Amino acid sequence: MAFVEFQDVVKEYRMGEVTIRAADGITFSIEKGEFCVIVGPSGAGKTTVLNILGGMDSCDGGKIWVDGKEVSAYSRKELITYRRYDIGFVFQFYNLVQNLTAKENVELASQICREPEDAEEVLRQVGLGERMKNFPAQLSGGEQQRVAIARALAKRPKLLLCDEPTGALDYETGKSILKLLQDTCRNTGTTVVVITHNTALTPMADRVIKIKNSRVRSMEKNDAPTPVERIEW
Ligand SMILES: Nc1ncnc2c1ncn2[C@@H]1O[C@H](COP(=O)(O)OP(=O)(O)OP(=O)(O)O)[C@@H](O)[C@H]1O
Repeated sequence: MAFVEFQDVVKEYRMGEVTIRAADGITFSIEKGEFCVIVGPSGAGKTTVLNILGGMDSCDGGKIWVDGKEVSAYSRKELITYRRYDIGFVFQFYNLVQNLTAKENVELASQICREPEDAEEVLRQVGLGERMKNFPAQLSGGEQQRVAIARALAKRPKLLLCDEPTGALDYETGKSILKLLQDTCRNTGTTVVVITHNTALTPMADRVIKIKNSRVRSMEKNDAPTPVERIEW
């Protein structure tokens, strides 16, 4: 069994009379330490898949396995523990606490987990050694995203899940964030999943899962991924 397994996962959203099938039998696997890109057009079901994988939402059918454990069988309480210890999230709009400094934002995550990385050390790793005392409003978008990545990494997560992490950033800044994620994957062995609508990013991934109309269109392994600095779009 792979590190991450989705087996025929179904998710439906009911709104009055209408039911939307946001995941219509999704099956894929991801190996430990891979950099995986999930790509697809808007509304394809990417966020739905990421939210289910991260234990933020439950599924209506199928099974999910992460590191040998069946996440789809977890109780509500077990899901909280799973999110707290096993998952790091990076969002499009950073989701930092505005009245805390960069360092305090990272420490906030460290406080809720078992063997956190040192906040200052992880901020240095993401290139923010000189900005630890700054508040989010004093940082650029790219720097705020680096704080968010540091906050996620401080937990030493089994899975780092990133939902359109460059969606709010300009081209060069977006590239530097993707490079940071790719380097983190290589240097720490963290399994990283990035969702994006940008198909140009697929050469940088070890594994590409294409989603369309709530289903997996293809899954490909890439034995020679391209460093993101060599990709243009
Ligand atoms: N909480 C919800 N309630 C109702 N419908 C939802 C909900 N979340 C998602 N959907 C619907 O499920 C489908 C898949 O949405 P999802 O957000 O997973 O797509 P996506 O691929 O991430 O799109 P985008 O790139 O635009 O974020 C869409 O039709 C969406 O409208």
